[in-house]
Amino acid sequence: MLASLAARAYTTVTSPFKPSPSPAPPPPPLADPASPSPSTRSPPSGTHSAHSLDSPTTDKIAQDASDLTAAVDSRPVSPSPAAASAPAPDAMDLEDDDDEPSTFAAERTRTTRAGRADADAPDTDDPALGPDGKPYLVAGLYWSSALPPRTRDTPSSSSSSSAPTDWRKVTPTRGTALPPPVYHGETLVDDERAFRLPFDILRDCYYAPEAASRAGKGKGRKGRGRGGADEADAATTKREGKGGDKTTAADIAKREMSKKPEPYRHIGKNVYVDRKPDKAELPAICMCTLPARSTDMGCGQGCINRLMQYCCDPKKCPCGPDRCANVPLNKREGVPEGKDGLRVIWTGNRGFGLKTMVDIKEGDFVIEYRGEVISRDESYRRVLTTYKDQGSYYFMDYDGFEVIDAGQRGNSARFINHSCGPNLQVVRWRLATVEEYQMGLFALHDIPAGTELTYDYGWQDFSTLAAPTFAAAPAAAADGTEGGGTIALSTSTAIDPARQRCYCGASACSGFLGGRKRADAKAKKAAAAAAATTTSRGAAKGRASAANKRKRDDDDDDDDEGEGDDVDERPSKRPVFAQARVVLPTSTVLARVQADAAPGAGAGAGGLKRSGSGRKAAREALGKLLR
Ligand SMILES: C[S@@+](CC[C@H](N)C(=O)[O-])C[C@H]1O[C@@H](n2cnc3c(N)ncnc32)[C@H](O)[C@@H]1O
Repeated sequence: MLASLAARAYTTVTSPFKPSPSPAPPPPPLADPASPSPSTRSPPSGTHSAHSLDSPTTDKIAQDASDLTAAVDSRPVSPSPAAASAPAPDAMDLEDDDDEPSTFAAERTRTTRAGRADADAPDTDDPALGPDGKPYLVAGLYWSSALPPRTRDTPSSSSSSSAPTDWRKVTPTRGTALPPPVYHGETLVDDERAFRLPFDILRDCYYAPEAASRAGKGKGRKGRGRGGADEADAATTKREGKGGDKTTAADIAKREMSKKPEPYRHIGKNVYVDRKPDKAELPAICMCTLPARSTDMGCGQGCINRLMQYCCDPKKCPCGPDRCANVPLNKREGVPEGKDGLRVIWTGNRGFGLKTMVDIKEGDFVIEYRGEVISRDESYRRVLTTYKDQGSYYFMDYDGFEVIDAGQRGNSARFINHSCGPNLQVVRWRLATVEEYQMGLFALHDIPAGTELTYDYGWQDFSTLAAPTFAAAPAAAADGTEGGGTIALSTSTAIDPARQRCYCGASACSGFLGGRKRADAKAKKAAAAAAATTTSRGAAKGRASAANKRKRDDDDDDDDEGEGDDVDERPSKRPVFAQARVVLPTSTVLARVQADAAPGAGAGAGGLKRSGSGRKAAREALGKLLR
């Protein structure tokens, strides 16, 4: 039975090692990936394969290994005289393996023969069997790395709805037998097949050393970003240390100031790369009235759309296109880009940054973060290809499913660096005519001219981004008042797993990009306690807060290890992705919106209905959550 099962497992696999037709010489010995290495090998037991076959596991590799073991253990005795006179295949394998003790080889041969006694007679019609009736291994443990790349239509193994692929029924495009695991790793990084590793798991192995060596030669973009800055600093120090260099500090400062960022294309609004913007079914029409004075703008602080962070549709707004102040962010007056407004500067260890040359008031809109709206998969692809040698990335989360990439197209907002004590925050606005968003950077407090602008990237575990994080309800404020008003959305910038130092200089700096601040952990605990006592929320909120609590508990477990530290500088257990806090309307605002929206009026942000499907459905979940 084992033999036929093993044979069936390889019926559709083409073999680069097909035994030649009769007379059948003993086949070339094949590497047995399921067997331990010579140094660690222990006498095989016949129970392993039987157990594996009886207890199917979801782990594909383990399944492959057990199938291969089954195939090896169930090889029948060669009936041909030629084969009989030759050493048994297992014995040959073992003798080839340099220092294998001969007694062990004999023991293994005996065990194999014993296992064979239970096996069914070989099915000679089976194409996986050689002409001598023996089943042969056609590939090694990693044979699935030779599978054709997954297409859009191929169900992803990560999708819970799709049935798991039966890898044994898939024909490899190129023959392979046990490619060394290191290459297999590369395959996993480069291609989407059975499963996908987070992009940076093996990035160091394949890309970082290469990039670092090129950076050392001072080519390309390597003069910028983290690595580039450090390299530049180190080079400067060396020259100064030698004493023979006439370079003065002023020269260095001048050179630093004259650094120019790599060119990028400036855009006036987000660009949707692989899809069209989703049309909104109903426009969000506010109930504002035109101010009496013709010089005053309408849709100010009291505008219901503004409160909901919906932009008005200028064409339909009661205040009209010229006097509505709640227009889309790309039409809104922020701080102008350029040397008299928002100026790009070289910061040294943080690469380029953005400085304001004018005073900014608390709450002011400063600039929109613009770029290409791309899928998360496309962002991974870009990290591994287009941006693989870069020290800086320019991603900001869009809606939990897509990201804004300002790497090639964007505006000056792309130069804003992270700070653990920021002066800006990201606020997400929803557009009126299309069901899309715009990310605005608003002043957290008054910012004097000459200050570098920063926001908290809010680094977060990459692995948690599989699901839309806005399913999480806004946590209640630490003081127990309803609705903290902020919701954490996964945002921005993929990070080198080698852990980038944070050079923000803030007193609360976590030390590393992605390091957690002790103060934050305490605030989270307080928020968790407050959330647990809040019973007035709906079921959706309850579920979300339970999910939050689980996450907080996880965090707390981690935190306990470093109790007493001001800063948690331990490397993340998992790769990190950046996240910014996106402010959403508070529940007070929501209550007001609900009260204001006349039944059936269909006007006002609270009366909006959005169609559901895919991405939209998830957004609707957010809508429900906020209702
Ligand atoms: C959106 S870009 C900001 C602009 C970037 N500094 C540049 O030169 O183009 C994000 C990148 O800037 C760098 N960066 C931003 N904030 C930093 C900080 N506080 N410490 C160190 N590097 C930082 C990191 O390399 C990060 O990937």
